[in-house]
Amino acid sequence: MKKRGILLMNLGSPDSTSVKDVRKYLNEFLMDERVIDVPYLLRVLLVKGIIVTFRAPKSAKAYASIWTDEGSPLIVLTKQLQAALQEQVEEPVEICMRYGTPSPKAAYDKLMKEHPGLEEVILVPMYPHYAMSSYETAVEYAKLQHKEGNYPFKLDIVPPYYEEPNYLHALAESIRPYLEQEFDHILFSYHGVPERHIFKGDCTGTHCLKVANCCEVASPAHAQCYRHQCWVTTKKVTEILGLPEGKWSMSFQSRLGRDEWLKPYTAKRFEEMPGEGIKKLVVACPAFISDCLETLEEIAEEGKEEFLHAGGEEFVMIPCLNVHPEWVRTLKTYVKSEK
Ligand SMILES: C=CC1=C(C)c2cc3[nH]c(cc4nc(cc5[nH]c(cc1n2)c(C)c5CCC(=O)O)C(CCC(=O)O)=C4C)c(C)c3C=C
Ligand SMILES: [Fe+2]
Ligand SMILES: [Fe+2]
Repeated sequence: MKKRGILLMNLGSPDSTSVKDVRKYLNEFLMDERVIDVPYLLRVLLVKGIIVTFRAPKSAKAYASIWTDEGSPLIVLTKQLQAALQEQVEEPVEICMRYGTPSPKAAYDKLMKEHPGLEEVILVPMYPHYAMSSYETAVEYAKLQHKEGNYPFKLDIVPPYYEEPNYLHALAESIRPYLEQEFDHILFSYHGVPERHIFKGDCTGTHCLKVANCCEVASPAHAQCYRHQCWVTTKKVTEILGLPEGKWSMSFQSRLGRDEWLKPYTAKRFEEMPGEGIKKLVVACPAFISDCLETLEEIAEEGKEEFLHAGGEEFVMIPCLNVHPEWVRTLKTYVKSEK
């Protein structure tokens, strides 16, 4: 048996809710060329000159509304997942973040120091779906720091698991209890991306957002199509849960800037749904493994307010997989499959 370690990689959060720390975090995040994909000088101008200046105070306030005594929910929940998985496996489990701390390098160094002779590290990105701005940037960063550090162990990366049966089962089981009460509709709200990112990722150049019902028509583009992968997760989970057509739908949240992003926009749907007779709404956010600013503040606080203001009556938010026992069991299957 190879001497192996496990590394859970999430997005990262600011160090605190101070505007200074949020500014630092947003600068690192948005200067990532896979997130804001414009030429460097334009990106500097846009990010440092405009977006961060205006966004940092607003984001700091939003973070303050979800921050816990232990810190950012995303970091706290990733640490809890680390502890839960560590109880189940012999291999050492560490965590790292794409932005902020701990970096992949810090995690590699810790693993090396505490477990000399390590031969392989299994990297599990906390993103079920492939997107240039999430899975791809995290994996490329982890690979870069692995190469730069000349570490003696091999890096083994878990592929996007959006349609992997154990993941789908865990997701369905995390949702099921929330469907026992009476509800009109369940909305699957995914983090959005600019449509441009979808075009860029289309290896055929002719399929994504160009062919009618593109996500449902087989194409090699789907290996890197975030929209397709979100659609597959939703379709399969609704099948497992036995949800009939019309009882569920999909939308995309967290739009930033004026570009066209994937539609329909979640915020718009919250305003429209009560007028369509949807008064009791349940919301799941499967693009996120750990609850974070985008689920706890944007959806559970702001989204709820928007929906109720538009005439909705009940708004139920389903927690992310976080440390759900079926999710921990799923992770165990990913790291146990010897190659
Ligand atoms: C162009 C901007 C952004 C793209 C594209 C984007 C894609 C993307 N993001 C996630 C997951 C998360 N994003 C989070 C926060 C967040 N996202 C953006 C911008 C883009 N994301 C910003 C500016 C922020 C920071 C907060 C804010 O000011 O709104 C988070 C939460 C982090 C936390 O600390 O809680 C997550 C998680 C995915 C999965 C994704 C593409 C699919
Ligand atoms: Fe984001
Ligand atoms: Fe597509």
